[in-house]
Amino acid sequence: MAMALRAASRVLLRAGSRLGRREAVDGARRFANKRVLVETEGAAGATRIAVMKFRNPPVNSLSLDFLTEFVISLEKLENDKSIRGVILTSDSLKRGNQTKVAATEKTEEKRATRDHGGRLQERPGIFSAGLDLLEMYGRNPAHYAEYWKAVQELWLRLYLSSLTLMSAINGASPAGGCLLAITCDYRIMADNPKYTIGLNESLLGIVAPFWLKDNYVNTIGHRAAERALQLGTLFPPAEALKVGVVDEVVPEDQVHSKTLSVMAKWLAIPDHSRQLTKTMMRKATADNLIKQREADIQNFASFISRDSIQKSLHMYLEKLKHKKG
Ligand SMILES: CC/C=C\C/C=C\CCC/C=C/CC(=O)SCCNC(=O)CCNC(=O)[C@H](O)C(C)(C)COP(=O)(O)OP(=O)(O)OC[C@H]1O[C@@H](n2cnc3c(N)ncnc32)[C@H](O)[C@@H]1OP(=O)(O)O
Repeated sequence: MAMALRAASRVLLRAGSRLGRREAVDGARRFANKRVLVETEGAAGATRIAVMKFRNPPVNSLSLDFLTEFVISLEKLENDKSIRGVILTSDSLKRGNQTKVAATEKTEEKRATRDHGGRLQERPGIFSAGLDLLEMYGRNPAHYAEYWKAVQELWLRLYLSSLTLMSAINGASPAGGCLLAITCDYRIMADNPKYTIGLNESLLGIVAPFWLKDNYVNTIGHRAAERALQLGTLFPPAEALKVGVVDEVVPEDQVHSKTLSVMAKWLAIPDHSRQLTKTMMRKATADNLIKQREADIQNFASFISRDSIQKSLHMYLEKLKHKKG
């Protein structure tokens, strides 16, 4: 009987919610949009933690669709009173039997790495490749404005989230990938020298927006941010720890367990005092964008539409396409 009830409840849950699939798996719960998988841990009625896993192949770039799904998922978690902590991480795993399809093939599907069954795969070892360059290249100003609004929205939601946010950085984390991480309250990075993190916009011939710069300054201090932003420094884990972009570096196979144990310590603090403190520390930075959001959108749309900027992006995309290894 109990088995039948459990089976029936699985069927009902799998029937789907308005926003995406929802499943019950061994006491844990999960819901998924196409590009973000959310798994919650902890017993019903008790404090629970959610793990948001990015799965936007091939490199978890922040496309408009991904940003939209991310915000929807985060909002759902904010509205769930049993959830107090959220871990951001990549679903990208080392998988065998992958074939990278020809670089000359242009569509999103074709750009992705696929397994031998033709299914899309994440490239391994990538937390997020940052903003989707194809959303900022060769489009029209209205698209740039829509895209930038979505980027701002995600940053504001994360930066001001009342939840305890942690990032478990299990791969490369350039630019917008670093943005996701530095909005969090705590960052733990895998100790793999192939993974780097930082704001490398200047290398692409573009400029980080003032609010991202402010977030960086608040994280690593003015002088370090000034230097790292101009040079577009991507820090390997040991250096990222030294400069303060991340709070801890641990062996790759311990990133998840370590993040869970740090989360437990943070959740021992009363929510109201921690949240008020967080707001006190962050509100002025966020307000600075809120009061000039529209101007920032217009600035972005006109900056990114410039021929010289489009040319820089084109060259960078070509460089990525033709790079070796
Ligand atoms: C006045 C001022 C007003 C406003 C401010 C103005 C402008 C501000 C805009 C500033 C904000 C920018 C923030 C950003 O996030 S910009 C994006 C920066 N990202 C990067 O530089 C990362 C680039 N990618 C990489 O370094 C590597 O791809 C990576 C290390 C992530 C993975 O390497 P790997 O070898 O595993 O894969 P690749 O073969 O390189 O990539 C696979 C395919 O994916 C494509 N790709 C990679 N990154 C992106 C991306 N960010 N967007 C879209 N597509 C991406 C790559 O080209 C490959 O494609 P194919 O060759 O297979 O076609």
